[in-house]
Amino acid sequence: MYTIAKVIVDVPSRDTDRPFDYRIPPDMAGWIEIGSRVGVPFGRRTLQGFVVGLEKQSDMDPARIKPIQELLDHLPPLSPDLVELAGWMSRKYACTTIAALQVMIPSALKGKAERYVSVPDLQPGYAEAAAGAGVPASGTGNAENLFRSVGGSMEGEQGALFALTAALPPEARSILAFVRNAGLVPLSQLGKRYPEEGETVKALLSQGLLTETQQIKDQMRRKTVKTVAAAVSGEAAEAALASFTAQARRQKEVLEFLLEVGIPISQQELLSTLGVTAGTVKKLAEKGYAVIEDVEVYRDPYADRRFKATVPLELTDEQSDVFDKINGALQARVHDTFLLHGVTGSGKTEVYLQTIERCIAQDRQAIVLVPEISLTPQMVERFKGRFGNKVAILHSRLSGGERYDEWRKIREGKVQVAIGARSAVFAPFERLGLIVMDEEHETSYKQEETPKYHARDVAVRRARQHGAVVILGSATPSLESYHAARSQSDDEFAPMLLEMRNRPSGSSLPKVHIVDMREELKEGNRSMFSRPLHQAIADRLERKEQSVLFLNRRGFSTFVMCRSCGYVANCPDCDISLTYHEKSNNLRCHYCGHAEPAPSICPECGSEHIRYFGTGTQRVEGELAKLFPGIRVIRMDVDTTTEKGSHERLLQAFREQKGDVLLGTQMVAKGLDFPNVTLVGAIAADSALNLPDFRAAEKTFQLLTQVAGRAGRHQLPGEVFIQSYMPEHYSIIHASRHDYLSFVREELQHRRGLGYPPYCRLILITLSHEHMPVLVRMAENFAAELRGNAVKKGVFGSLDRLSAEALDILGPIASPMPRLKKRYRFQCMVKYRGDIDAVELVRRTAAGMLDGLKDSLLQISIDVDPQMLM
Ligand SMILES: Nc1ncnc2c1ncn2[C@@H]1O[C@H](COP(=O)(O)OP(=O)(O)OP(=O)(O)O)[C@@H](O)[C@H]1O
Ligand SMILES: [Zn+2]
Ligand SMILES: [Zn+2]
Repeated sequence: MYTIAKVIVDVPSRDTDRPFDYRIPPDMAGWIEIGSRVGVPFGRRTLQGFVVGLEKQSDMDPARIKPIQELLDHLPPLSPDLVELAGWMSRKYACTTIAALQVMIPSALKGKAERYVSVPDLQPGYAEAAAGAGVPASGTGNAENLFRSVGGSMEGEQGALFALTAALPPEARSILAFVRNAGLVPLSQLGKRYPEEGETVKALLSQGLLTETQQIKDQMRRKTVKTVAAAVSGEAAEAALASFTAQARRQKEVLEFLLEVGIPISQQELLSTLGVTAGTVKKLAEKGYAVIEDVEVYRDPYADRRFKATVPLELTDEQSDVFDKINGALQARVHDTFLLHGVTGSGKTEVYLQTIERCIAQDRQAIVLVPEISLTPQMVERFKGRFGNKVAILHSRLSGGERYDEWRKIREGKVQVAIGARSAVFAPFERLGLIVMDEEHETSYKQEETPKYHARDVAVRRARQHGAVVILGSATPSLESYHAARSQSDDEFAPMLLEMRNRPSGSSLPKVHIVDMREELKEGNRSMFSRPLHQAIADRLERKEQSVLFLNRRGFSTFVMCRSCGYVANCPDCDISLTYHEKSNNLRCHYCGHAEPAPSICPECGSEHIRYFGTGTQRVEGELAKLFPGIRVIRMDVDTTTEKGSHERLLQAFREQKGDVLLGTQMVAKGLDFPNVTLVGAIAADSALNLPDFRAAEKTFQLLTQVAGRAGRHQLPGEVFIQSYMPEHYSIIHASRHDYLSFVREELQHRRGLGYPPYCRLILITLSHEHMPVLVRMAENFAAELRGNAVKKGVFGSLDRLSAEALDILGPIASPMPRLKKRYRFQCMVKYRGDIDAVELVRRTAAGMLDGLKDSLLQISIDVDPQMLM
């Protein structure tokens, strides 16, 4: 029998990042498991924690081990394999274990201690003491009665208490009486009832007249509905029906109805169907003819949607080959990873669907990961259409309650398929057979906040735990995955490459034209539309076909500038320009949320020539309206899609051909499949190429390939225009030819030359502090310390030597975002290759530095395999 639980508590700090021992109270024995969520006393607080181990005994002094205070769920929210995964994440990404555990559960279960107050227990002998004191009940009036009612006593200390209580102001006495009556009152509720009396409550607590206890409370309640059912049947029912008087006609009606329905129905439905009141139903229940029950329900965001059932398509030869290979591994129940490189529209999704079907047939479960912006209704429909209510959707746009309910369907084994963005990789299935990651190259699979994990690595790790298969699918695989598949050098991650080069529809990839915008300018065209693209849009309008216009958001900013003096509005706390928001007419900082009204005159020189450079898409929209009067434009960008469901509404409108043009940022590039779209225009295809990011060319190539893939996917042939000021750039040329392999060859050469992934791995360390001089000194120290430690381990050496193992440390230099939220930022970059545990080296060095400093103002953030270098 286990008597000790090892618990990781919810404090995200290095000092508490280890399991603490707690005693398992006898009544919880048998219920506490690895993965259980518990409330435990920690110092003076009660904290939520997770059980990560069970022991028969502890090395600690038994007297010092506190008991677990509460067990928060019957079914532990985490399974042992997820707990183990959290340990792995903590090592791999240098984060705390609690951070890794927290990211696995829905926010609804991020319980916080709620503070409750009560009146201390009656002292034994209180009644005698009160009687012995000979004070008549009415003797000293109200004060004393009140005192009794709150449970005081008359002797010694208790007598002093009495005096204290009697002397209390009326509000305090009223509070005591209220709490005494209620028993246990949440402090927040007391605050609402006595909004002015915060100080009084504090005084009562410090005098010991009120005591405080803490319990963990979830952020979310389960949803229940009242249901009604007949409680009688057969002859008893006949007798009951006969017994109603004329006045009870309505009750009789209800019972007749319930008997007819035969199963519990929601009370609300009952009331509205029969037009009766809740009182009627209640009376019926009181007579024992009906039962009213609260039944738990799942909030289903797709409840009122009907999905057209679909059947598996007959696979093309190419699809079959791919499917057979994957299915082979699935049937063998061994872990294997496949990289499915299939051109846009080659039918990758159909392969996923049929593989999932096999997985379900094995009585195993499947996770499908898609980038957040691809999680469109169209996508959901394809999966719900095939698998119906076997599917749970984990969507960030769901409400907290909906998300929690979808998650519970997974945890309780009520569904076999979970679809969602990045964090769905933690879907708590216990018999996982398959993880599909669509658009595996997407950077959104990397979480930018702590824990800074990459869902691809987590997926592979989880699949290995379960002997499950991973499919990484993309038309433009990341260089990391492609390189790993080709070289097969890494035994941790060496996916098998599978390829699909054709579209099942037989339609060919669209013809792509590159337009040299420098030529346009030379010819006097200052518009953002080249003449060929202008003509192409006009043609589509004429033919009543649709167009998609794409603007790369990266590299486009929307700022405020004075044309007289060059003043640019900057965030006071971050060294970056503020963004203009048309809707609210204010300026906002994208990093810290600072907002201020947009100025009408320049704060610097007073000039009125202050101009707002609205979002790129707003400008394009304005120009379209000028060039093509009456054109119907559906704009999709951050400004038009903030509202819940707006993204879906816009796409639906476009599908119903309520727009001639779908204009947008990255959002229009992904996964959309509209038969009537025959033109795609990339307005400034190269806008991101000059960003200080070694992946700039890769991202540009991927995006252009994706957008180009939106045209001509069905009967109508498609055409694509790519406008660029750098038309000779290899990422643009290869994208225009749909030539992934040539792009990869050229890009890998560059990466090898510059010493970037996939030829090495990176760790980005950002140090931040409010004071620049202090930060500079600390950053220098950190880099020196890190180099010293690397030399000690014998791993320090330049990567240029192309040896199998090497580690190099760059920096410190000011971060590309040199100041954020009032903090200056410096960074170091570790580049390494081979079997070096560089993460541990960095983590130790950072911990050592923070420990030695006692200057809590320094923050060190560690980003392993960073995607954003800014
Ligand atoms: N075997 C098949 N027979 C007929 N049609 C098919 C078949 N497989 C897929 N399709 C159809 O081809 C179209 C493209 O398929 P799908 O969307 O699965 O491609 P994809 O590779 O996932 O595309 P993308 O990467 O561009 O999102 C869809 O309309 C799909 O219904
Ligand atoms: Zn800011
Ligand atoms: Zn000015």
